[in-house]
Amino acid sequence: MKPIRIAPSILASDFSKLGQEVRDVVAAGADWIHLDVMDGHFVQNISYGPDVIKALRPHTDAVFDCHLMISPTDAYLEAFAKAGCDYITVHAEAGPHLHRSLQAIRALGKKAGVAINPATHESVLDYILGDVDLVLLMSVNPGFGGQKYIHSVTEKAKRVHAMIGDRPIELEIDGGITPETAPAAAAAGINAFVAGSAVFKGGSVESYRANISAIRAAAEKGRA
Ligand SMILES: O=C(CO)[C@@H](O)[C@H](O)COP(=O)(O)O
Repeated sequence: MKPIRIAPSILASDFSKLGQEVRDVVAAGADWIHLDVMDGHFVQNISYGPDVIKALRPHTDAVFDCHLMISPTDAYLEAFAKAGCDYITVHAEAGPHLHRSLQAIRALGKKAGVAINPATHESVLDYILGDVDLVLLMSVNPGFGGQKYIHSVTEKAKRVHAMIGDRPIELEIDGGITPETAPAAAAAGINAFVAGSAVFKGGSVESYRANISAIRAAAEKGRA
């Protein structure tokens, strides 16, 4: 079984002290830092880009798990690789040439991820599972934090988990993850859990520690 990874999305952190937030959440037990990049075109929100990620890189050695909600993607991949991202995930829906984007990420020496929206069928993964290191299942429609978990994605997670089989691919879920929703996702085969509001609520390193522990314990319980 793959290790459980808790990946706080800094979209829900205090942007006025991003470096400190990253250090605090890692000190509180985060495995990865999830970086939500939004362009105001693929999604109806604008977050931050490679320069912000580059500025955060010296703050931690934790894995940078970058989720690009941008379209098109290819012209920007090198900038995110140079900024220090470890995983670079593109949306299957972002186009125009998913397979080419995934190959470009690996050619940059980075781990390649593919994300699919709640309404996208998992068959889009059929021809690219050999080209990815991570599959990200969106359990909300992308663009905003603080939305409710879409329960139909749990069944999709079971099917994608079976498709992945014993390949070394991380199966990640993103959106509405809390101690209440994590167990069913873990039981369905998810091993990486992105959480924004459920981690950053409370606003202190102590609360981040308690929040991360609660999500991890819930995921472990779901697996048992
Ligand atoms: O990618 C996204 C939203 O597009 C997510 O990463 C959310 O930012 C997660 O936030 P919560 O649902 O955990 O608050």
